[in-house]
Amino acid sequence: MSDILERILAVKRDEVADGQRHMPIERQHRRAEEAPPPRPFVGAMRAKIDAGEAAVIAEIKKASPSKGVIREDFRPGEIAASYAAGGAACLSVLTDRDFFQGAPEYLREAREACTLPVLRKDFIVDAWQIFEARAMGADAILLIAAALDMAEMMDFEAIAQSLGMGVLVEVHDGGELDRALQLSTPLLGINNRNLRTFEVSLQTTLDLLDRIPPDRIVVTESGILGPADVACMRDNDVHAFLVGEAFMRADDPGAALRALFGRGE
Ligand SMILES: O=P(O)(O)OC[C@@H](O)[C@@H](O)c1c[nH]c2ccccc12
Repeated sequence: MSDILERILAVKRDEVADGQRHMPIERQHRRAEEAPPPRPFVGAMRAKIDAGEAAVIAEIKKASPSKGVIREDFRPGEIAASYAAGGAACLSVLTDRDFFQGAPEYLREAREACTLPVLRKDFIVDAWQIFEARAMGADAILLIAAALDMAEMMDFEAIAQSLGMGVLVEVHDGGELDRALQLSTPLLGINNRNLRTFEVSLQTTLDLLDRIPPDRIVVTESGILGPADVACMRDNDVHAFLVGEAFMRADDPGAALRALFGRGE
């Protein structure tokens, strides 16, 4: 039968069709242009790396299909403020309702509670969602290569950039990487979790590293749980991270971030 990603994408296509009936794309586009100006997502990542620090995209995620509910006490504004105090470069907020118990409201709350740039973490399958993302305040979007063909990737990147948003393109294997490298965005995510099976291996990042030109910022995503994982990535010259679960399980997510990446006080 179909894998998890395919199931998510099928539901997502229905959701978008439904959304478009309530909000035609022209209107969504107008709302996007009236939103508060985007915060520089790529710039925030570069600034950390240039300062010799880890660039951490700290994720706000209540639940996931593989783990169920990860955090009961879920207050996105407080978590965002905690992450900002803990030294995050940027935030990522899950907005998918059906599989991750996320919501657009969570992104708005998180963004209002701090000054960090915010990525809308969702499954983009249609241009309409990119306008929707900007309209809800998102400063960057995720493009999942496993969910898109080359023409869609190019089209969606161009739309995001025309709205002033950053793009994190996510890959899991060599074929996806070949396509991702045709985009202009410097942010290249390697997801250690296979979205079709939800198996996690940090080896995924290590295996693809050699093929990535030095002008890209490699963001290792998923399964970063402890100091040994961070040290392994740093030894391999990976300095950008997307981390959710390890922080979401901590009482104080920002303190957990500082403990994992900080170098003392
Ligand atoms: O909670 P983790 O293992 O630290 O992973 C965070 C993030 O990488 C993960 O949530 C993620 C990466 N790519 C995605 C695409 C869709 C949904 C979720 C994701």
